[in-house]
Amino acid sequence: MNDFTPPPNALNQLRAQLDAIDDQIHDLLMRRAAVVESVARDGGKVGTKIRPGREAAILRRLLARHTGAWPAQAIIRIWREIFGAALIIEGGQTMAVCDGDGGAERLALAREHFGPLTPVRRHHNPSQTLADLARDSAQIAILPPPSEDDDGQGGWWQMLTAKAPHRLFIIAKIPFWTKRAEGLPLGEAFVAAAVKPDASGHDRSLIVLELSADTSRARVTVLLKDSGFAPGQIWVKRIPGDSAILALAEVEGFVEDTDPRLAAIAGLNTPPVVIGAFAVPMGDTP
Ligand SMILES: O=C(O)C(=O)C[C@]1(C(=O)O)C=C[C@@H](O)C=C1
Repeated sequence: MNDFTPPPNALNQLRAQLDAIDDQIHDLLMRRAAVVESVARDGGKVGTKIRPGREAAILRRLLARHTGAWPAQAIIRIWREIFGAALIIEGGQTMAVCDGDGGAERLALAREHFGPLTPVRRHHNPSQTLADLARDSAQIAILPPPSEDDDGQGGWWQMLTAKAPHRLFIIAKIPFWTKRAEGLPLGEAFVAAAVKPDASGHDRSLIVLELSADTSRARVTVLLKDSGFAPGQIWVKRIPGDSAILALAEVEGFVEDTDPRLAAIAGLNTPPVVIGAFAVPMGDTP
């Protein structure tokens, strides 16, 4: 005796439809892979291949046309895997994760975003993590949010103002999908690389300013507004033994080195340095 009951006819027919759709999805993935091979061969990219702005623009475009029962978050999951596979085709990338304070959560965020197929190198502090980019042992570095503490891990932003021997940039902020289902890693992280960020159409930029020591945070905001920027969060650090402060400002939009508003910022000791930009995560306000 066996208790196997053949599935009812309706179920068989529905499964046949799913098999046919799966074949079509698979055919399209294979076609997509062939185009990514052409991007790798003829796309003219050198060095670090990831383009987080382009990824964000693709995800926003797909979610804007999305309808039906398939959860939006699952669209993000599928395309995260698609981008991960594309980057494998383009030569592969390794991520260096700064796993000091809050490191477990940061590693989980990085795995969620870049996928379990991306190899990981772990480091205790931001300078070791960024050193991996300079020697190309990793192509992306996952850093904690910026901070003003001297002993914390969030002071890395000062290291990104160096122009030589390798200019490093912030190119992304994760998670890109900020609505967190229960059990998903919390917190946020910034992604650095030895490649300039690419604009996604809805971005924020990070600018480092050096000002005299008596400049207040409120004054930094005013100086930025007066030169045409829309500033958000601002982090301030005193430079030890110096009569100056460094301020990291988040501003709306994608700011390039040639942006005329940079030259219009009054009261600076040295020219401002744009240390990167990132696609505004989905679910952030507004
Ligand atoms: O457009 C590119 O530059 C690609 O490499 C293609 C692609 C994609 O699969 O769409 C893959 C990786 C990049 O991070 C962005 C986009």
